[in-house]
Amino acid sequence: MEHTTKEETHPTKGILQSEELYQYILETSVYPREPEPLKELRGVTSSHPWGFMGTAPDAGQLMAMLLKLVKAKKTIEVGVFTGYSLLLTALSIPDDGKITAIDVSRKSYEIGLPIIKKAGVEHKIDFIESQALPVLDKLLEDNENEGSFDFAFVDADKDGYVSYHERLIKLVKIGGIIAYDNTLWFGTVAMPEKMVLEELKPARESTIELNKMLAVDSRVMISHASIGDGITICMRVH
Ligand SMILES: C[S@@+](CC[C@H](N)C(=O)[O-])C[C@H]1O[C@@H](n2cnc3c(N)ncnc32)[C@H](O)[C@@H]1O
Ligand SMILES: O=c1cc(-c2ccc(O)cc2)oc2c(O)c(O)ccc12
Repeated sequence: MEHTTKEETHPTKGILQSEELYQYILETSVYPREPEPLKELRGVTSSHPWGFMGTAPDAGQLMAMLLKLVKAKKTIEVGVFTGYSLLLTALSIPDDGKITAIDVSRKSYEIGLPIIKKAGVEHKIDFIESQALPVLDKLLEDNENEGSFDFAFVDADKDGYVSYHERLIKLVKIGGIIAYDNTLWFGTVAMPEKMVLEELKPARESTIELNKMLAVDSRVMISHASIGDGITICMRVH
């Protein structure tokens, strides 16, 4: 029998660690209510070599609820990939809503784009193929953009999150939401460093720094939810 040490065991997807419980949530409460276009997009993403990067459908369900609660109309997404969270956002905002969606790679976005078009929501999306930081800085050059966004979702390079936060806190309105994905990073944020797979260590460090910063940022109210791979929901209060 092949022996693996704890260090070699890759954490399960979803922080619950019990695969059965995670599957129960998905099969009982998430999949039956998941819109068909999202099911289709999740399906095409699953055959992508990096398909595991797609936003977890349980996290997506929470995001859709938040978008409705704040009546989001103008949003930002950093980290599109094949478009699961982008499509769920587009399905959750009104017909005249707008999403500024940023990713360094249009190639993966083009995998989900036919499904987004078929769902009739492409007109809501302004996709920008770029590093996120210069786009956020450019948005801030226009004073009209300050405090004008209702919602932002960040699911990209984990070492960029702190820098994105310093821009997004100015772009999002008082009462608006900034949600950060993967803020438990496969549970590694709570593991001793020596127990963590080498390839997970850099993002673990960045995520620990992000979590420390958000915990003391008085400009936001936060909820660190153990849904998916951890999602931290920030509401701007100052
Ligand atoms: C985890 S995936 C996003 C998943 C997506 N939210 C979904 O629902 O499937 C991360 C994405 O961030 C993008 N990315 C990485 N670094 C970036 C950067 N500096 N600026 C913009 N996008 C970046 C990658 O190209 C990748 O598509
Ligand atoms: O395994 C990953 C990797 C990423 C990732 C790595 C490097 C980047 O520049 C961006 C993203 O993101 C992930 C993710 O968001 C997720 O939900 C699961 C796994 C990964």
